[in-house]
Amino acid sequence: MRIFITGMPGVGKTTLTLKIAEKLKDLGYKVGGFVTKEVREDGRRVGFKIITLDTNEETILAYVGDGKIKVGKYVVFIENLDKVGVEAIKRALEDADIVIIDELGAMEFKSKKFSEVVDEVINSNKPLLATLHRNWVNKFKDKGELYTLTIENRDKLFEEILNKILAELK
Ligand SMILES: Nc1ncnc2c1ncn2[C@@H]1O[C@H](COP(=O)(O)OP(=O)(O)OP(=O)(O)O)[C@@H](O)[C@H]1O
Repeated sequence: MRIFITGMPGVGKTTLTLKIAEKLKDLGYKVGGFVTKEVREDGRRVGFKIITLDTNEETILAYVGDGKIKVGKYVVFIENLDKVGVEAIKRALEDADIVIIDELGAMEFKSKKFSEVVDEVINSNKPLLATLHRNWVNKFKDKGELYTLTIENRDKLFEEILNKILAELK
């Protein structure tokens, strides 16, 4: 089972993913991988951080500024992604009931190790819930089931996706 969630920026992909992760943990399932959240300073978005779902480890994925590897106005800290995010996915592949990756997008695919571990997940039988930046929809849509989140359907889709996962994990 592979579930991909796409949708416009800010529609609630991370929120839905976190709610599902929390619910699964409450039910006793082992959840691994990571989510990505905005970093805000003085009300402005200045970057993104990743938070692992098994150990709650946090690291900066990207921050406004200049550097070698950039996406838009953000410098991407590949080493942080590799050390924290990729390792979390590897642990999840080993012993979680489901791998969660939020998100598959431009920043993350700057990392070769991230690309490789995503391939590994896709080529395995491990259940996957991933959020998908709209530019990556075509690359992944045939690898699983794709849901497009909107403000109108997000509460209904939470239930639907959760039930789908529970039916698979049982
Ligand atoms: N179901 C919901 N009910 C109420 N508020 C929500 C809901 N889902 C998301 N939000 C709010 O909308 C905002 C954006 O949510 P979130 O970060 O989950 O979106 P996203 O799609 O992951 O964004 P991005 O494209 O930046 O990754 C947050 O402030 C969040 O609290």
